[in-house]
Amino acid sequence: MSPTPPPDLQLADAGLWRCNAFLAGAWQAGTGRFTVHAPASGETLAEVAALGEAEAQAAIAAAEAAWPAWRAQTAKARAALLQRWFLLITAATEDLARLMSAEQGKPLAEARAEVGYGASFVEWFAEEARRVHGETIPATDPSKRILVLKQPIGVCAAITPWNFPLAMITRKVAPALAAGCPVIIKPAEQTPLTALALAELAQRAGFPPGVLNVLTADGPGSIALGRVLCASPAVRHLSFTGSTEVGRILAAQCAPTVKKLALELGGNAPFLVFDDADLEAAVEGALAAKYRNAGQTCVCANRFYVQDGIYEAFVQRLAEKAAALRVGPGTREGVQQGPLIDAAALAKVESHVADALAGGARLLTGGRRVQPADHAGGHFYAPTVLADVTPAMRCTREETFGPVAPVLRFHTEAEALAAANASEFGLAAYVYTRDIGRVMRVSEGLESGIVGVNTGIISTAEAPFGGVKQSGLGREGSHHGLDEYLEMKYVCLGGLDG
Ligand SMILES: NC(=O)c1ccc[n+]([C@@H]2O[C@H](COP(=O)([O-])OP(=O)(O)OC[C@H]3O[C@@H](n4cnc5c(N)ncnc54)[C@H](O)[C@@H]3O)[C@@H](O)[C@H]2O)c1
Ligand SMILES: O=C[C@H](O)CS(=O)(=O)O
Repeated sequence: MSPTPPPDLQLADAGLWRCNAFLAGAWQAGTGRFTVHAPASGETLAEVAALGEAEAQAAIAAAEAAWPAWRAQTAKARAALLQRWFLLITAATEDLARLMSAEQGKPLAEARAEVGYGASFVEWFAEEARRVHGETIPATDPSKRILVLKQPIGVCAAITPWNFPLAMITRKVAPALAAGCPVIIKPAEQTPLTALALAELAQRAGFPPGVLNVLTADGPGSIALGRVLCASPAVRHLSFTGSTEVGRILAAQCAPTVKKLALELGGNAPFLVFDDADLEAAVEGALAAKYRNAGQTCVCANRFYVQDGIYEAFVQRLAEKAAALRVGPGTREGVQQGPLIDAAALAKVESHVADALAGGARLLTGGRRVQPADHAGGHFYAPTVLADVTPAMRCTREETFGPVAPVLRFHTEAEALAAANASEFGLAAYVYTRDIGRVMRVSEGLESGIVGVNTGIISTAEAPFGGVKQSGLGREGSHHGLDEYLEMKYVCLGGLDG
């Protein structure tokens, strides 16, 4: 048990240090504990409650019991609670950022930005809560009227990843609560502390018991909890963010109860740079799209395609900028790239670089582990740029999920588009060109759910976020994100002809 936060975490509000799970409005110790490690050192950060199937069933029962009163709340009342939660999250930015940086590794500046990004979904859906409108449709029978109602779908489960420990939770929970649904969250075993701090703030905001629940467990325990959530007919919606491999497993587990699914899965984003692009802007966009969170984001540029005329200038400039990024523990001020999440992630990155070099790629910078000065332990890897990369290399076919920029060369627009689309994934894509005709042709031709044009930063609560092909189903954010948690009911009013 970890009753008090580590002093070096410097939490201003020790009440945000929670290591028990949260269900039915109470903090529960569970049947055992699991260890959370700090990626920056590999050392133990906390011992957190490990819950089992019985607690998962209890959380489902609590959510079911809470649903009637929660759905009966007015939209304005739900919106007010979400707004209060938004304000509490925002006020706790520094503490939440410190928790996140400690358990996930990202630099404090990125962690603070994620708190703002994650809170923006709570703010956005506090506003959207009051705009769930039905329809009336002109009937062809004068004795009838057609009404369309939108109603909350019911108990929702959310299974979330470690790379954005706060935003991937609020991006699901805020619309579900806004729609009138109770939620059961199962955060990643690597990053439960941020999720539990969010639950503490939700309790302070005044959400009724059972409306928001957080189940924690280690890896094997997560699989068991997932099975219970997928198998329960009381759970009507499953929202999952994580790898495509696990998304397939969960979708199969949900099939027997025909759950509505929202799947935000893996990516392999292409980043296209044409000869007419603004070179400096393209390099800045590449840095943002590649090295944010040490390359551990689903929308990270995973492979770069640069046209002949600008190729060498681009790779040299990108390598110069990447080499200048400051690598170190996330809590050290000024650090721009933190560690990878664990040793397995580090090994995967190393294997992709080794495979590329063995295939003839040219290393321009990085390509090795690094140990920050005056710092022991951790899973640090240098920001890396590889030139002369070919489609045969693993780093172009698989999601590296690390700070490695493989750069391929292309001759024509058609060739670039074909290469970009040659993937089973289709989440994000990026294109740099100043030719408006090419912007439209390429944006329309790319097989992805999101296209960044002359920008490397695309994610915002107002826009629909999601992928095509094997990058997922559904959209999060925007008004569309609310529809995921609503059922449409057609009411046929007859006998109205007097
Ligand atoms: N599309 C998006 O918005 C998005 C966002 C973040 C991460 N991702 C993807 O997630 C992957 C990396 O994140 P990750 O390593 O946490 O993913 P992961 O799929 O290993 O785990 C995600 C979550 O699923 C749980 N989980 C794993 N196996 C499970 C099972 N069999 N049953 C029930 N739950 C299970 C984990 O405990 C965790 O909470 C990458 O592929 C990345 O692209 C996608
Ligand atoms: O990793 C996946 C996240 O969705 C990335 S973002 O913060 O939404 O861009």
